[in-house]
Amino acid sequence: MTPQPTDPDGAVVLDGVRKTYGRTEAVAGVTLTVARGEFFGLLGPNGAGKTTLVEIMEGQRKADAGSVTVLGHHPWPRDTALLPRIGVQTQSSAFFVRLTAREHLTTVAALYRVGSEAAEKALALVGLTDHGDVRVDDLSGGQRQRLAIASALVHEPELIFLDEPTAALDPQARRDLWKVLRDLKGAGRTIVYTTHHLDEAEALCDRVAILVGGAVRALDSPGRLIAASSGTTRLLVPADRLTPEQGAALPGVLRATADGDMTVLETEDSGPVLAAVDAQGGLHGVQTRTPSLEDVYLALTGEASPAPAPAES
Ligand SMILES: Nc1ncnc2c1ncn2[C@@H]1O[C@H](COP(=O)(O)OP(=O)(O)OP(=O)(O)O)[C@@H](O)[C@H]1O
Repeated sequence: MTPQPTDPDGAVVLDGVRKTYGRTEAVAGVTLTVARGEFFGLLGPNGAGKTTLVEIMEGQRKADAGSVTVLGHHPWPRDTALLPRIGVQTQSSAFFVRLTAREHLTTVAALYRVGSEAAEKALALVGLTDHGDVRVDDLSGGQRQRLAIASALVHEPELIFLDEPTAALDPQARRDLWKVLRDLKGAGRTIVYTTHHLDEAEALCDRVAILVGGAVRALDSPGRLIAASSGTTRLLVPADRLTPEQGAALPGVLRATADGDMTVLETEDSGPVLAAVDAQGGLHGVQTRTPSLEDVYLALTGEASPAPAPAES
């Protein structure tokens, strides 16, 4: 795809960034800009280069080639002026495990030279106030995940890197975190978000970059990516009312298949197909599935999105 023009005022500006490990080209010439205040998603299958790219942005890794600017600074070699302005949550966040959640956050706050009230605020933000006196060791996986996010936010950074922050959360905790993330965006923070949950990227991100083999395969808002895709609408009709053979014969149906006790009709123009289904046996129990970011992702990556980690709270 055509590289996006770089905006020197962006929160993150990458131009021709490359990184190779031995013979593996993990990042193969990435040019993109994350605007200030933007909620930016990084998507892609396992091994696509997301983590490497984020590590380069965070200043944990040196790019082999290209230029990297974060909040107007070059993150490599480590720039101590930049560190208090960014927040990093990773999949394997380090904790002071013998401390309570509150003590842990107060310690992290002190490292950033902010007061304990900041720790209390971060605890509340991720819904852990009631668990503040529980030792980190005794928190559930989901609670530790939230503590990792609080640790990344405690010093109120301008730019926040979140790596699959909802991976171990149950559906309610996940939705609660969406609200926290939307509030952060509302407060003007920039968020770089890596996720395998495509529904989440669709709901939260202003724009997403889909990485495949270390290169940006698509970059736009979820809505525009979906609109530009050749995605078809799927109509699910109870099979006892319409067989795949009958469905395939309806005008406007591109493909008709069986899926359990439903017949799935694919179409680019659902109106006439719905009318025909209605005429055959009514619309009761008929479901419509419009194209989603997941369909765009699957078409671009040619594979199923990895199954999210099992939820625990
Ligand atoms: N430290 C390393 N040494 C050697 N190879 C590495 C290293 N880190 C990553 N790689 C390789 O680089 C490629 C990109 O890996 P990376 O972890 O950046 O991808 P990813 O998109 O984050 O994957 P995942 O979704 O599984 O986290 C992969 O082929 C991976 O095996």
